[in-house]
Amino acid sequence: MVLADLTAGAVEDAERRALTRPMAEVERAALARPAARDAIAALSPASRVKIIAEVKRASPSRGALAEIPDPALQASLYETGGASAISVLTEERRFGGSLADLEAVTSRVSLPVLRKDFIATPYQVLEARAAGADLALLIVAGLETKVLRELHALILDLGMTPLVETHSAEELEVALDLGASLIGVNARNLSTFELDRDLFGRLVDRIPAGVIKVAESAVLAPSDVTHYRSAGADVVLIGEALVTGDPVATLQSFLAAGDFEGSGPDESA
Ligand SMILES: O=C(O)c1ccccc1NCC(=O)[C@H](O)[C@H](O)COP(=O)(O)O
Repeated sequence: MVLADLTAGAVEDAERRALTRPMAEVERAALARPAARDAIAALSPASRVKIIAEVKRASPSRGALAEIPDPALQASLYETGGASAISVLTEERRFGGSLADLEAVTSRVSLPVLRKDFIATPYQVLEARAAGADLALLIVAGLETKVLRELHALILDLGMTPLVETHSAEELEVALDLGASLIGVNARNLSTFELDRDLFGRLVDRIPAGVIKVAESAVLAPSDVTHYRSAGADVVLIGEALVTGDPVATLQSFLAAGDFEGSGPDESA
């Protein structure tokens, strides 16, 4: 299974890093950081759609996407274009990312920054905070519930925000049981890589008011943002389209596409 392989590789890489940078040292660095930026405030439902813009060099499904020699510059262009948060893919083997990318981005932008990786250990969470991340991704499909709970609690203890990613009604139940405040529905099947832009719309009614709803993946055109926003997305997470096109112009066109009459949060929900 692709997700299991990606997670095993990410954990192995973290274990290698831990040989030269032990857990206690990373924890000290994490605790010495200034407080995390408030991602819930930045992403809370508003009269316009919000975008998490991703720094993504490559992916298992699409291969090489963009070189991105200066990830901090890419992120600052996202900030200029109107993004509400930045996602940095730090997985090394298939996405070509790194913790150095994350650190470069967090020190350049003032927006909340997500560590997007296959996080399965406390060490990886501490690394994220030590690099200045404000959010960390937890993928329900990749984690046993006990581990998910522990990591979710640790992320909150560190003052960060967990983005809990789901792909089905069952996974959504797990995320809601955790008390997650920020829940993503990823259109990309992580085993087959098939994209299902309607998955978000089929699941969204199960997410209660008060939880921020994030539609992840498969936005290639402004109409895809309109589609997610019409279905009830508060936030859309976008990678490929932003790294392969002009980041500022693309973001602006996507934000405009999500800004239509009646697109605001449903007060009756
Ligand atoms: O992007 C992939 O191929 C992929 C494969 C396996 C696990 C995760 C993968 N991507 C991570 C993401 O969730 C996306 O980078 C993110 O949602 C943005 O998607 P997109 O806008 O479609 O690039």
